[in-house]
Amino acid sequence: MTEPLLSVRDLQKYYYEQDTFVDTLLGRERQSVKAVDGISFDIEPGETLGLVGESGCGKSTTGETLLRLREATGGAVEFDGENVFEMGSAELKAFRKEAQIVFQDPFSSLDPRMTIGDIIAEPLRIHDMPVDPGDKSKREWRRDKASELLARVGLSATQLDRYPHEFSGGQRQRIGVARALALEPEFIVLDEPVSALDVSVQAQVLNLLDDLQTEFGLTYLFIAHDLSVVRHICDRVAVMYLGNIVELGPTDELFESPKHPYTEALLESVPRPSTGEQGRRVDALSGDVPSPRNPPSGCRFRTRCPKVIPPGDLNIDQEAYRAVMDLRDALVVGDVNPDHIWEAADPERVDEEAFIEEARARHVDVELRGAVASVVDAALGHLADGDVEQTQTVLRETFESPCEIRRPGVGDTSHPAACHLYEGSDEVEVIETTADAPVSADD
Ligand SMILES: Nc1ncnc2c1ncn2[C@@H]1O[C@H](COP(=O)(O)OP(=O)(O)OP(=O)(O)O)[C@@H](O)[C@H]1O
Repeated sequence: MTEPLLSVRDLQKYYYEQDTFVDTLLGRERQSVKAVDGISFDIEPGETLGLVGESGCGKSTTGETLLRLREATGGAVEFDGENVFEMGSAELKAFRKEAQIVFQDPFSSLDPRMTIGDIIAEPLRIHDMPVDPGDKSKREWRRDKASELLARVGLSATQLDRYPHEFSGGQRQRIGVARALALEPEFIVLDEPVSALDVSVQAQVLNLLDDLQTEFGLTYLFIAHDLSVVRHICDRVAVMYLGNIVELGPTDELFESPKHPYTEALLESVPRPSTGEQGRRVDALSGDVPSPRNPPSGCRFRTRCPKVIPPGDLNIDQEAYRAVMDLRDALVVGDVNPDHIWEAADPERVDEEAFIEEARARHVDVELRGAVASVVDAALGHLADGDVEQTQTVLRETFESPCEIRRPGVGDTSHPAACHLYEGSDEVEVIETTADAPVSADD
């Protein structure tokens, strides 16, 4: 097996909020945003690894942190066998030549006051390249290189003295790619390079990236929120959810036999042109992504997972279990207000049965039966007394899921999935955590 070009181990990036001197004076507690929380992957030379997930799951932070454009909170990144986070300034400068980034927004990533020629040549100027310009001046050499690159990305060398606003989105993205190629890098982070472009233009830019990869032997980390975009360009795909990688596998395998319920839901969300659903996002994923400020304990996807695992001794169907779990989550985040329920059920606050009925109508949207209904009603009885904590305790005693107690991590097989459904296989490494506590001790 070849050595990976890039090796990421347990990478963490937390942003800190309420962290200023004034916050300290006002006694505000520093809050961490766990944007990337312990992810690992390798990228082989010449490979394209896709990194996909919904907005805010930490994709850009991953790309920028591994390039050391942001300081990591923890973990390690090796590039060509060198530890990126321990590089001194000379090594870092050399690394910055080898590893480039193309940003999503071709409208804001190019300086509007610079000509295209200067934009493409800028990295060469910063690195004082070339060492030997031959019989040209360095400036002439760089200008020639810029026109060569412009032609290579499909634009005309005669456009060198124009400004970014004179180009379309697709053309600007080509200019961004030419700029990234100027230093002849080995590795490029492509951060949603086609998301801002029309579908027809997307295909052209993707083809260009594919051709350039073959021609220059490039290695890519391709970031996208849309699975359909990565299918044709990536060799392998890593799926990210709330700062964690939940599944990683060869592209075809991941598309044809997804393992993680989140990957399955993402795939169901991809619009299908053949069924006339083009342009429409099918909402297979219910609920919002929880905040990375206080991510759920255990598996981070459990608050939205359609396959969340009930305790072994509980006989309950998934729909009812999801409804009870949603009620429990709503209690945790303070979305259940007993006063409002009393006002609607019985302002005199006497009829507990009416309270329970109203609470169920508001917060449990399926019909519960038998023992399950009895436990939920008993818990809601405590809510009627205003005792939210006891309500939560009663529900937890019966309904606590293995998914909320322990966090599954990805193993290191060729197609691992971080899900308790695969527990017992070597695809899952279980990380012990405490229920109801933040997933990891960060601060
Ligand atoms: N400078 C910052 N300070 C605080 N929180 C931040 C900062 N930058 C990003 N975040 C938060 O970190 C999380 C991850 O953001 P990131 O931009 O990496 O996600 P993403 O998957 O790339 O999303 P998108 O596709 O929308 O760019 C989000 O919750 C975001 O709000």
